[in-house]
Amino acid sequence: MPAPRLHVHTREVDPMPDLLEFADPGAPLAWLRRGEGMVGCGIRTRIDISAAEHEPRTPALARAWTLLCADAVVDDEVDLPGTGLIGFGALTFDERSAAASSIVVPAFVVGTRGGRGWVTSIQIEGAEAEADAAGAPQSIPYGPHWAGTLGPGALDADGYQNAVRQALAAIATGEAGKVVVARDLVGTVPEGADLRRLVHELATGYPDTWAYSVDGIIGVSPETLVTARHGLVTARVLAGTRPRGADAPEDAEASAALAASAKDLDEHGYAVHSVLDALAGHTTTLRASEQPFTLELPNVWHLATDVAGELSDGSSALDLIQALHPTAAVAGTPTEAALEVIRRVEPFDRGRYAGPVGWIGADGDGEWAIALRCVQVEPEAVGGVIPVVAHAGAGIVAGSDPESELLETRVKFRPIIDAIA
Ligand SMILES: C=C(O[C@H]1C=CC=C(C(=O)O)[C@@H]1O)C(=O)O
Repeated sequence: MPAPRLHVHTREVDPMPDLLEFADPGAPLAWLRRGEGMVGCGIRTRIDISAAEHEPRTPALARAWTLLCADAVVDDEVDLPGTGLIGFGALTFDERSAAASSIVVPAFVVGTRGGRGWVTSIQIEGAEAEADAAGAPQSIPYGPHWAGTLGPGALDADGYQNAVRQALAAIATGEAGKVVVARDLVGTVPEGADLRRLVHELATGYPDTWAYSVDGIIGVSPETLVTARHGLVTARVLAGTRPRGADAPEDAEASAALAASAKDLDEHGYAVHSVLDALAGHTTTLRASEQPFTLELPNVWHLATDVAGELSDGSSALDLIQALHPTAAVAGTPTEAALEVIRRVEPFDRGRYAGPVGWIGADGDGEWAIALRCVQVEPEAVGGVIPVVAHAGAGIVAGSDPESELLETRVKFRPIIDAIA
C-alpha cells in the first residue's frame, strides 16, 4: 500500500501545564522529562514491522519512515526538537520477538520545551472529512484512581537465580563475557483504567528519567540509547547498580562501594565499549569520560557514562539504533553469544522490554531511551481486566552472585510495582 501523504502544521501556543491531559486515557502516547516533552493524541497512521515479514527490522522501519516523510508537506513555525512531523516508536528487544516494532504517528502532538509550547496537527491528504471536527486536541479530565496487580511470572525468585547460574556457567566456558538476565512479573489492570495516571505517577516520581508511553509500553528509563540533533549525537550508558541506602551514611556508602566495585566497573566497561564501538563508524570526535559517575535515582545508584560525538555520515536516529541495539547494557557481550544465552535461559519473549523507545522526526533527529523500568499493557481486556507484564534484568559477569542479582531486579521493579499495585 502506498504511504499516505501527510499535511503537517506546527504552531506555537502557551505551554500546557499538564501535557498528559491531552493524551488518550486508554492508550497514551507520551515522551516526558522534567515536566516537558510531548504527548500524541489519536493515531493518524502507523508503521508495524513484525518478525515474520522482515529481518532485520530497524532498517525496514527506517525505510518506511523515510518514505512516509518524503512526501509530507510540513509547515513548522516553531522549529524545536519534536516539532513538525514526528512518530513515537517502540521496537522489540529481539529480532525474533512475536511483538511488532512500531512507529505511531498521532493526529496531534502537544509539546513543551524550554518554556515554549506547541501544537502539531497531522492530516492525511484527501481524508480531511475524517479530520477531527474541532481541529484541535482536546483536554480530557483524568478518570478515577485505580489499582492493578503484579505477581510472579514465568521466572520466580528461584527460577531467576537458576537462570543466573546458567549464565555464569556460559561465562565460565567462555561462551560470553557478560549476559543480562531478566525476569518477569505478570498481572492485570482494570478494564477502562486511565493509563495516564500511571504515566503521571511515574513521571513525577522519577523526573530525571525519560517517562514514556508508546503503543502499550509504559515506563521510566534512566538510560538514553541515543539522541540526534542537528548532527550532535549523545548517549548515556548505564550498567552497575546498588540499591539506595536506608539513611544518608548507608546511602553514601552504597554509592562509594559501587564506584569502587571491580565487578560493577567490569560490567559497566562492557556496556560503554559496545556503545563506543557502535557509534565510532558514524561519528567524529566521539567523547566519553574516562571514569563513570554514580547516577542517583529514587530507588538505585547506577554507574553512568555520558557519550557525545558529531555525526559524520548523515545517519538518522533509526540508523544509529540499528548500529547500537542491543547494547551490552541489556544483552551482553559478545552480542550474538549473549542473545543465544538469553534465549536459552529466559522462558519468555521480552517483547519491547529493553528495546528502543522514543521518537523520530522527519529530518531523522530524535530521542530514544532503552525501555527499562516498564510494564507492557495488552491492547485488549480479557474478562474485565487487561493483562500486563513487567520485566527487570541485571548484568551478569564472572563473579556475579545470583542472590544479589535477584535483589537488584527487585529494586529495579520498584517504580512499576509502586505505581501499579
Ligand atoms: C537491564 C536493566 O538495567 C540495565 C541498565 C542499568 C543497569 C543495569 C545493571 O546494573 O545490570 C542493566 O544493565 C533493567 O533495568 O532491567
